[in-house]
Amino acid sequence: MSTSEKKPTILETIYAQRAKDVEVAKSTPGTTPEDLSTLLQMNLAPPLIQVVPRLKRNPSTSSSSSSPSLMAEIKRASPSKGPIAMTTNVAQQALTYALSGASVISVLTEPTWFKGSLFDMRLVRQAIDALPDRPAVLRKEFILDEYQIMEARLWGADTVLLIVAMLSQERLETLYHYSLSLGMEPLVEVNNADEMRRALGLGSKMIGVNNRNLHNFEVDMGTTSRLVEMVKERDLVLCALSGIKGPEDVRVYKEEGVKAVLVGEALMRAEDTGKFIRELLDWPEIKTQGEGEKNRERTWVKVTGVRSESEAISLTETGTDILSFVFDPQEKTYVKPEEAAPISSKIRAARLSPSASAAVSPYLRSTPWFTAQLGTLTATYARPLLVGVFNKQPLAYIQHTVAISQLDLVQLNGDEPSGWTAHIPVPVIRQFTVAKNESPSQEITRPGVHSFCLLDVQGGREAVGELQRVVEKGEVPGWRMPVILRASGIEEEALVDIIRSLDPWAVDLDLEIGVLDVVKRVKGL
Ligand SMILES: O=P(O)(O)OC[C@@H](O)[C@@H](O)c1c[nH]c2ccccc12
Repeated sequence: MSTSEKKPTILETIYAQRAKDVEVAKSTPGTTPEDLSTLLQMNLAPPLIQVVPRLKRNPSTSSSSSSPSLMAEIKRASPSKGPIAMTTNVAQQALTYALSGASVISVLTEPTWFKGSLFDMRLVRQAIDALPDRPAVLRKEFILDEYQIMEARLWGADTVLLIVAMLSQERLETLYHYSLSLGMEPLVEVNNADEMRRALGLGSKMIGVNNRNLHNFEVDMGTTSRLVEMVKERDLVLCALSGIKGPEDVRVYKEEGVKAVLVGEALMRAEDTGKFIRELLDWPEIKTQGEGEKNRERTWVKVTGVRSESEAISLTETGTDILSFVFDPQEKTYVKPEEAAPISSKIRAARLSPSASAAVSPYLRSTPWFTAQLGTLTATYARPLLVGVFNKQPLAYIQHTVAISQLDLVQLNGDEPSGWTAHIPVPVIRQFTVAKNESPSQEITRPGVHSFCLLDVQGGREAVGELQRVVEKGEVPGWRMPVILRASGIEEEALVDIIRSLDPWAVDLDLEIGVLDVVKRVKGL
């Protein structure tokens, strides 16, 4: 930094404060540089995604006139504007950005002027972690020391910002390469042609032109436009940063070939964030499954307790979508893996076309966890799915059975540890039992662990209502969570009633006399 006699610029002031902050953190027991490097060596940092490929995908990239990608920023306050959105919940805001199609979520972690923190960034990461094709997380910070890059990686960033204007070329190069060594391609920020040359000299793959001069905070939207020529024909993503307020701004950049825009304040102030983003970038509407309500596919039927080939075939012909084998010796419909195997291969080979083919979301990439699990699963099959039901059997037995009986899914009915799902090679359905006057577990809606939930309602209609509330609470607005409702013991008319009011993805019936009629009735609804 320059040490002129003049009054320091805003950037110089922030730099000086951040340098002090870093020294404090470094000398705090538990967060010394040695501690952080030990944590990294232990591989305790969460998994990374590569920001550049992610930045090349957005909801319009499959169309012929693709629009820029979005780096959406979490920004509570700023030195030039003061408070911007002090009460916004950053996790919710991040999820909204992600579901609206953002490729990167930028989080300001500077506490004094921007009112941000590493905790904010961690929450952002947690909020979007289980999304298929989640956005990358950018630590928006005044980075002057490798220490801050270690912090970024440990707290869940996929990339960091490097501001050319506040770094000597030597420091810039060191920090750039250090970030690469941790697997993160940094966003290198420039504000004029000279800084652009320095960024290009690094071999940067992602350069942001800041329209705001960080020394005096003046915004000139032409800054990006003037530098576009310098990167033509180069294999890098050019992003326009700051001052972007509306579609007109983006349209100009799009025509000039700018591939991404970073927007903070305008997004934090938007009333309907999703709509604002769509209009800003001229993106197509992202369809949600809930919206297709009127012409939704029929309720799926799962039948549990299959023991013979003939049962399996007649169920399939009647339109059953999921066949379950029970591998719990305590149950009267228990089958051995060797007995299930030939039934399974018959069903697989027959490729009988089931009557239901699922509603597959056209926007799997942007959907939350459970909806996406459903889309992935139902896109794959043209025959009933084969499920193995377990209740407290050992993990090794489950794994063995999946292989022997060629299962598509595993259902866990006992209190097996949720960590087992990572060791079971097929998607897991987790059964939750809900009794009368009991509040259902919040775990039902936890994304990233089980792929589907089966709700066993033993408390009759009242418990169904209770359940409905929990599921709805866990749902992201606009998205429906696919639920399998265990409806055994519920008489047919009540079942039809429940299907109409709750509209579950599937119902689970026991294989007993008359089941074929119930299957027909449900499929005909
Ligand atoms: O809120 P705006 O005008 O959309 O700007 C966002 C972003 O560009 C800005 O936050 C920013 C760009 N470079 C920075 C460096 C440090 C802190 C903040 C920034």
